[in-house]
Amino acid sequence: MAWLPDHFTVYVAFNFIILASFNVASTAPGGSSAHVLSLLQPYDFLYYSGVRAYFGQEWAKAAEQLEKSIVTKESLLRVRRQCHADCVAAGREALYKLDSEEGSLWDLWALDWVQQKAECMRFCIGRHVTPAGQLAVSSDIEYEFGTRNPYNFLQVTYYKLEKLQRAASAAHTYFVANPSHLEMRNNIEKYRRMEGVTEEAFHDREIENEKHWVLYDAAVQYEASSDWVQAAEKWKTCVNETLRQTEECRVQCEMTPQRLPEDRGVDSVDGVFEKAAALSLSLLSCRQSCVSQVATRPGRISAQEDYLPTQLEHLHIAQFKAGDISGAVQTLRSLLLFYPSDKDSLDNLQLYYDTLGGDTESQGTQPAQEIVRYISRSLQEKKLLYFGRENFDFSFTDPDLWTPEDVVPESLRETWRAEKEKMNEKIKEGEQQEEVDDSGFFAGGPVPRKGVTITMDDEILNGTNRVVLDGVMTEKECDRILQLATAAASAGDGYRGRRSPHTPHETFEGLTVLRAVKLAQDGMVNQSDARLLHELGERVRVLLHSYFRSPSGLFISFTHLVCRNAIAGDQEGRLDLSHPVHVDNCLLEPDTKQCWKEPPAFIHRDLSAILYLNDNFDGGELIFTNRDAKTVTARVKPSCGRLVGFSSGPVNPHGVTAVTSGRRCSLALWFTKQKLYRDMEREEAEALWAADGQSVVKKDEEEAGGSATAARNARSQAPQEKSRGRGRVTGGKDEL
Ligand SMILES: O=C(O)CCC(=O)C(=O)O
Ligand SMILES: [Fe+3]
Repeated sequence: MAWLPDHFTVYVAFNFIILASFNVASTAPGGSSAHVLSLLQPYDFLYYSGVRAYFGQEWAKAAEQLEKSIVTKESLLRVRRQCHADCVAAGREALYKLDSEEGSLWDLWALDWVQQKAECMRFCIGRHVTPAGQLAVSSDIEYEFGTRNPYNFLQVTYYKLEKLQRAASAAHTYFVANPSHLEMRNNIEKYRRMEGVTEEAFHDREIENEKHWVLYDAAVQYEASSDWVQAAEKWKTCVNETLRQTEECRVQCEMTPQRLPEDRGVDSVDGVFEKAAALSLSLLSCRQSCVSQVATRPGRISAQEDYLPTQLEHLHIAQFKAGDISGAVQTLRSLLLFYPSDKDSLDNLQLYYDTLGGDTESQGTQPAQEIVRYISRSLQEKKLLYFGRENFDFSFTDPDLWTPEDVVPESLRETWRAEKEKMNEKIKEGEQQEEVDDSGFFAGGPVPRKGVTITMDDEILNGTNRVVLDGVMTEKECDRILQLATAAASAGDGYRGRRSPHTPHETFEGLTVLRAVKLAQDGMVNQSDARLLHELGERVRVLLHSYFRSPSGLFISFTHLVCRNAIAGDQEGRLDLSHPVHVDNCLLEPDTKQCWKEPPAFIHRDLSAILYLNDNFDGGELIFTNRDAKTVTARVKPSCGRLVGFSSGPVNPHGVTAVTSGRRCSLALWFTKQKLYRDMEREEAEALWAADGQSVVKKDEEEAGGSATAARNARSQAPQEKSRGRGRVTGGKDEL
């Protein structure tokens, strides 16, 4: 079988020097047909050389070296996978002998097997990778590649080289794994508007390694639209892809240089067997950690719990709803391998048994063989690892929730029980303290604008740091912004009514300040309306800064004019929300009542505000709930000029009830205490006006009495310099 790495075409497309072209496995490894043009260099070396060129502003060299580092890393993984596959057969003879009459020498045959494999791998890898390229890279480099930082450098590099399509592609690839990176978000917006950049540019270059997430999201989408046949199909492919990715990850454990734990290293007093045990435990632990690795979305820190069993659960329901009963029984049986005493699954199985006349045992309904193998292999690994943990002080964190109790040593179970109790107590305490907000805001300050009244405070809204103000806009102003939304929607260009990201029963339009300014420049909307949109952000900022007695400066971090439209004829029996309950700056987990402050949540948002524009629609109330995302604690009915403000943290889970007829428009605003996360687009809009010779301070603000001065002061504090990249070798990557 001839084998060429897929990236071969990439080399050609990017016109780079071909690093390696090889033909593995047309004979056994070591066979003479191997044709080596050149060996893979260490990719960390290439990366550093790219970064050096970047800082030296040698853009062509930077692009070449950075691309080479990415491709070389990918090639290295491929070589390892291929060598692993080629070496499976090596030592098989020794394995047979373990079972044979010469079995009394089993320990020597076992060693023979180890040696045969080692020799095969060493030879195979050595044919494709330089000795330096075989060394483990530092954890810094692992971090750089793990966070996709090479693409961060590449986007600026290609921009400087005026290769905009590639720059956009690098920006997009970086942003997928760094969704809270504001500068990159702004850059992407700019690329979208640049001539010569087509939609194809916004393709994730690392998608090959993330296919299971694409399938996962697609399956969820099909479920949401009740397309069960497609959903089942997608879940099935997702399960297979997850298994495949796990396999690939496990292979890397065998092929990467494993380090012995520090105290068991070269100089330890451990004998040969202890060292061998330590090494094999490292290998097993690495393989087990693949479960978490595969279950972690790009850009996220924590793995999704119970990733594979969750997929099986969804697949089971989708198959059932699609009428594929034997498929459903098979999946249910697979799921039961993870949780053999799960009551719901057992009840369902009984139900199938009853309705199928007892025929749940036939061939087609046995658990999938891959899952049977997956479970038994994993269980055996866990047994060995727990043994190592108990007897050799080997540290092992089990990535699974389904591990049966009897696999875990009793002593450990006791410690866990104690920890669980402590945790339960903490959760209980947490429930009582749920209302404590650590944002530093303290509701109850004055509202410095004529005509604005406090309609609902913490007490009426049943919570902490929440407020409803009325009279923030006049009817005329509401009409102008509504008109702006309508004009922008008909101007199209990405703001035409798309299906809402939250519900299939509504369409959704969004407009940012900068977009409005550009539309005004193109004569599509009124210049003065675009300016009003900009000014409203500042008006709200001043009001809430004062009412919440903010301990520090507040910066607008994002402004979004949003309209939600009920899709007529598609509202019957609707049970969903227009916007599901969420917390604005963390990922709410209603079951545990935890809120994870990590991307893709917008973790830098400190204060949220919604300024409503109309009330001529049905539904669309803003609701606040407890952390269970169910118990409603307060409701707010939108109307023109009504402003809701609340601290963005876990004290304020909220959502929007279904908009069942009409169009609901509002201006959503988020504020941050950190200058770094201020909205750069506003500054760009201001710069555009300045270039047009228009003043940014508007008469409207002056009418606002005290607030105008506050607004001006705030603006004079607003930073003008562009923020710089932070940390490690990321510094210096400018916004465009
Ligand atoms: O429109 C609303 O009332 C709330 C919207 C919201 O919570 C959000 O966009 O995060
Ligand atoms: Fe929200």
